[in-house]
Amino acid sequence: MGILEVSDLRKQYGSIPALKGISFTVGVAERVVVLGPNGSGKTTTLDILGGFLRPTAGWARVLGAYVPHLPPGVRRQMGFVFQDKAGLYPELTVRETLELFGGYYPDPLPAPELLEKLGLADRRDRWVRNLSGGERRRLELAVALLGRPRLIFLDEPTASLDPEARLLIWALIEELADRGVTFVLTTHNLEEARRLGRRVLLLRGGELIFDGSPQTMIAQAGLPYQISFRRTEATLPPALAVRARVEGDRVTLPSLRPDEDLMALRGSGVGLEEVSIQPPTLEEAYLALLKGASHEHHSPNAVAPSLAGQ
Ligand SMILES: Nc1ncnc2c1ncn2[C@@H]1O[C@H](COP(=O)(O)OP(=O)(O)OP(=O)(O)O)[C@@H](O)[C@H]1O
Repeated sequence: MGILEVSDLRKQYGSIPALKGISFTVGVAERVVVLGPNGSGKTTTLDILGGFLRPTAGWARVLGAYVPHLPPGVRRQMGFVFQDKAGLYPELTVRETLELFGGYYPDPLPAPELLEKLGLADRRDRWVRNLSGGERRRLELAVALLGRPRLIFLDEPTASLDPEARLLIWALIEELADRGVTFVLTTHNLEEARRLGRRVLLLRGGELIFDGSPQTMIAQAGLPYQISFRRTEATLPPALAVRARVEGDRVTLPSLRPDEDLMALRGSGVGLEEVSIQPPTLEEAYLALLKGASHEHHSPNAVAPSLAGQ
């Protein structure tokens, strides 16, 4: 049984279909990143899974319980970092906030430890209303972690954070995941997705258009690698020259089969120096899949060759 089970989930806001029937299962300790453009249904999905929103059709189970009626025993095992839903009290201090929310759990994490980890130790006596946006976000994460959750939902947890705070949150999420905590995170930051995600759910217009690892997503987009090198002598074989971009002695060659193309180059007697092979990025794959530009006739192996020894 998955820690999360979602079957043909649909949500209609009046005439707007926000989710058009998505299905997936998440197992324990999975690291799931939900991607998709504005309005694709990410927050709606998380809101339903958190028990905050009733689906129009389909069903979802979280830790074995059907949404939206999650019993307190299940809720206590979940943590949330949701946009504008933290329910923080502006007139409490940071420390008082953790004491208040900590009281809901049988064995809350010690507040000083959490504050230290989130870089909020020197803000402990500050009122919530006087925190900066980024500090508030970190306090929301502290509250989400207080009850030692098994499952955490994070809706754009690092949006509006400065780079230092973002790195701190990434390290914290990785540490939690290493300890076996399952997370489902939405983001528009593809670097965040690549760093934290082992599985990507890609939504477009309320439909799940990709479910798999970031590597598979890159492979499925069917985008070329970029072979680049400095040419020292001889001309390129004509079959490759038509694809190549040449600037002086620097050559860039887009290639779906870099192993084969490199072999052809070496076999042709072209002098190659400073050879590098850049795979397509997750961001490029994301954009290509959203445009519907996937080349599904290429098997992933055809575009993800072993680059060992390059
Ligand atoms: N309460 C609501 N009433 C009506 N329409 C809504 C409501 N909430 C969301 N929608 C619509 O449902 C669709 C999905 O919205 P959702 O917030 O889930 O998208 P999202 O992928 O999280 O977007 P973003 O990246 O901008 O946060 C959008 O078209 C949005 O306008």
